[in-house]
Amino acid sequence: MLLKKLKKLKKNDEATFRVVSLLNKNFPWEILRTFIYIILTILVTYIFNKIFNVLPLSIIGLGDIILFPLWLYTIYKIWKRYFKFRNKTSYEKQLRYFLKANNFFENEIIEYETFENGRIKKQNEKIIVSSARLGVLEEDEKIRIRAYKDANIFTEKMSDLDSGLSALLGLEIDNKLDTITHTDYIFKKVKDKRIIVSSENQKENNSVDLPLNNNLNWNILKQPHLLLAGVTGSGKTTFLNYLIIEIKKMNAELFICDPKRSDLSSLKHYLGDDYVASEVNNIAKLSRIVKEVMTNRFIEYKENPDKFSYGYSYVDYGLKPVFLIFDELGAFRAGADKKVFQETMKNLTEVILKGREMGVFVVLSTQQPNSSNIPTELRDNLSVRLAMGNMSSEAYRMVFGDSLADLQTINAMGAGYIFLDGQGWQLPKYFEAPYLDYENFDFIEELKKYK
Ligand SMILES: Nc1ncnc2c1ncn2[C@@H]1O[C@H](COP(=O)(O)OP(=O)(O)OP(=O)(O)O)[C@@H](O)[C@H]1O
Repeated sequence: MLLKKLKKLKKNDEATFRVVSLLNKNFPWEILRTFIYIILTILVTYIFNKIFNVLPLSIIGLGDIILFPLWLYTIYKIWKRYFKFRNKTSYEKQLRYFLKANNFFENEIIEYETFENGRIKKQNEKIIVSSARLGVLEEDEKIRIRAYKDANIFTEKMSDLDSGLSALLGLEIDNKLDTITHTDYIFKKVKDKRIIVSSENQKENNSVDLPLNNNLNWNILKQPHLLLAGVTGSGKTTFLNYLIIEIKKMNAELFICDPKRSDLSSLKHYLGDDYVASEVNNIAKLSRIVKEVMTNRFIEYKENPDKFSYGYSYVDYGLKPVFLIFDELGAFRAGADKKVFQETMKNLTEVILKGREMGVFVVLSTQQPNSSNIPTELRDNLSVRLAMGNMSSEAYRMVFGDSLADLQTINAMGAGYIFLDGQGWQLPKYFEAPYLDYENFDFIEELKKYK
């Protein structure tokens, strides 16, 4: 049974990936298909003309008029196929070149005899006896290159083709998935582009996706809660401003805690005192309110058999999302007495652990992501993690854990690294936050639209 399933899987894989090796030449199915298509069109034309008896074709008759769209369609199809074929063959050609250029094959010299001028002559010829295999799968937005681990001398190298394949395709690697049998290298056809935020008429967002760039969304249901770290001047506040507008577009209820009393605390003039807190006791109170919203939703929808539906989330119950932005836990810890701090942490932890299903989300921001400001068990439950600007390797480790490659110096304004859970990413990625052109974008005026 299992063997059958495995065989089917392998078959499917080989059907979707076009596999290239130096051992065999791939059969040009596309050419054959196009050829068959042309023959069929000619045949239909011939039969049609016979039926309508309007031969020869050059005389415009009823049959020709009816057949004209068919021929147009055929030309269009051939044209499309040609482009598809050109792309396909070019990827296959590139991979073949890659295998040759990197010596991913083994030669053997074979001896054979020929009969020339009445004499037997011994000849030598080099033939390829083994080759690594690479597969290519073109999707709408991505190109996936699969390097097969065939338990031969190339196996080890198949997990280490990142820079080689990037150079070959001229694309940056988006993701890499390593398994026992193969490594997938995923490239995006469209490069990441940062969002340029402009003042627009009020727009609603009824989805669970909050856009981060042209290729990336924060899916709050799949990746609840966000951690934002960055030293002063790295663009944290600007990113939070962007999030605030996007959260408002989702018609969400938004609570803000700003113990540093920075710009965010002044938002109470627009959002109201019930939603923005900067004083220690008020912050503790807001954290309690948010936790209670969550608890009440659980009581109303999960514990009530009349409303409970298995697997339902807040979206299915038609509930609004609720967000709590907490800017700088560290500053709160410094200002609050132990009891208040512990109670607030308890509330936050509960929301972070259980809030997703009932649509209650937390955004934690900090300048110093150390274990006292963001306990590790909390961090691991913040599914989106962002480190803006340049941070120490210790700080990066606190944000992303141990899965760190060489993180390059950040030069762009409002840029950093991001990691999203559940995307199959193994490493954080370079990220440019949405660009807010403050000269043309008035954050407060924009916010007022969403009261
Ligand atoms: N995404 C962005 N779009 C446009 N400008 C940005 C962006 N990020 C940062 N900047 C620029 O950098 C400056 C500092 O950014 P910001 O105030 O957001 O940093 P910060 O990390 O919040 O700093 P602080 O902690 O001191 O408030 C901004 O005034 C702005 O000019």
